Amino acid sequence: METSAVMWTAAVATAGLIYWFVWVMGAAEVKGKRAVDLKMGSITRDKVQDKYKQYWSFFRRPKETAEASSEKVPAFVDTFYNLVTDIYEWGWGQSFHFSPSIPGRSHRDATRLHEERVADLIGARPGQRIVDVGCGVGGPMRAIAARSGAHVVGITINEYQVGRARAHNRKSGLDTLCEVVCGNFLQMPFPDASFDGAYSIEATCHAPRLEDVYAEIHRVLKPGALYVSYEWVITALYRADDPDHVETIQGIERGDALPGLRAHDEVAAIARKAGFEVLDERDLARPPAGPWWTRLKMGRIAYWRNHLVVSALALLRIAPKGVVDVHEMLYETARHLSRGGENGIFTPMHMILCRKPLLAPKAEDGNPQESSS
Ligand SMILES: C=C(CC[C@@H](C)[C@H]1CC[C@H]2C3=CC[C@H]4[C@H](C)[C@@H](O)CC[C@]4(C)[C@H]3CC[C@]12C)C(C)C
Ligand SMILES: C[S@@+](CC[C@H](N)C(=O)[O-])C[C@H]1O[C@@H](n2cnc3c(N)ncnc32)[C@H](O)[C@@H]1O
Repeated sequence: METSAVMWTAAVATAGLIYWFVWVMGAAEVKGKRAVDLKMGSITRDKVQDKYKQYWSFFRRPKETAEASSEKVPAFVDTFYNLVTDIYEWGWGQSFHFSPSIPGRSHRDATRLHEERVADLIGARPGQRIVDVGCGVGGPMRAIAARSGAHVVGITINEYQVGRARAHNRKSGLDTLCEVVCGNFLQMPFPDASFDGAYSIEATCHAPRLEDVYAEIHRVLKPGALYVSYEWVITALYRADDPDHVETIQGIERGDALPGLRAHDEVAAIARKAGFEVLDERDLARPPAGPWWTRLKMGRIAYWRNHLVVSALALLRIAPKGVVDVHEMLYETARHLSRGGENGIFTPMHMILCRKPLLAPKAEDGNPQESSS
C-alpha cells in the first residue's frame, strides 16, 4: 500500500475511534448529557482549575476544616456541584444516589424502586405538597411525583442544578407537579408548616450539623407530617484504630464534599432533638438487599474510557482543563466508596422515618402545646 493510503486509513480509523469514544460511548446512560457538553456548572472555563484547587484545599482535611469554618461549607458544596454535576449526569444519570442492586433488574429500575420507596414511606398522595431537601437535578423528584401524584418542591444550593432540573422536568412532562428553587436547606425560603411531607436522599450529609437541617425541615412541616431521609453514615463495624478504615472514610469525605461523616447511632437522637418522633430506622443496605457498590466497581472499564474521553476533550479545548483533575478525584472517590461498602464500615442508605408530632412538647406549665412550627 502507498504511504498516503496508509496515512489516510490511519487518519480515518483514528477519527472513527474518537467519534466512537466521544459521541457514542461518551453518552450518558440516560442520554441526558454527552461528553462534548461537559461544562463545569456556572464556573467560567478559565476559573475551573482554580476553583477545583480551592475546593481541594478546603476539603483535604474535611472534618477539621469544616469544624473550624462551618459557615463556609455551603459555598464549597456549591462549588463542588458546579464541578461534578455534568460528570455525574454523564456517567451515572439524573439520580445522584446509590441503591441496592436487584438481581435481574437494571440500575435504572433499582434506582427508581429506591426512590418510589420514599413516596410510599411518607404516604405521598395527590394534592399534597412535599419538599425534596437537596434535590440535585431532580431524578428522585420526578419518580416520586410520577408515583404519588403529589406536588414536589425541590431545593438545591446549586443554581446550575436548578436549570438542569427544570429542563428535565419540562422534558418529562412533569413540570406541573415538580418545582425547583435555589436555596440553602439550612435556611429554607418556605413558611412554617407549609408542607405535608418531606424527604432527603443522600443530601443532608453535606450539612455541617445535622441538627440544623433537621430543625429546618421540622419547621416547614405541618404537624403530623412525615419525613424520611437516606443518610450517609459510618456503621458499627468502623474501627478508629484501623488505619485502613480511617483512610477510607477520609477518602469518602474528601471526594464528596462532606464536612465529617456521622455515626449511625447519632441520627435518631438528633432527629428527636429537632422535635421529631422516630417511627423507623434501618440500614437499607443490609441483606437481603443486594450490594449498592457493585455498580461502582463494575464501572471501572467505563471510568478508564471516560478518562480518555475527558483528557481528549480537554486537549482539544472542548472541555475546560480542570475537568481531568475533577474526573481523577471522582475515580479515587469511587475506590474509597466501594471499599467502604465492601468492608461494611459505611452505608449511604441509613433510613430514618420521622413524624412531626401533632402536639408540641409540654410547655413549662406541664400542658401540651398545639404544634405550629
Ligand atoms: C450522594 C453523593 C453522590 C453519590 C454518587 C451519585 C456519586 C459518588 C461518586 C460518583 C462517581 C464516581 C466515579 C465517576 C467516574 C470516574 C466517571 O467516569 C463517571 C461518573 C462517576 C461514576 C461518578 C458518578 C456519581 C457518583 C457515583 C454525595 C456527593 C453526597
Ligand atoms: C448527592 S446530591 C443528591 C441529590 C438528590 N437527592 C438525588 O438523589 O439525586 C446532594 C444534593 O444536596 C444539595 N445540597 C447540599 N448542601 C445543600 C444546602 N446547604 N442547601 C441546599 N442544597 C444542598 C446539593 O446541591 C445536591 O443537590
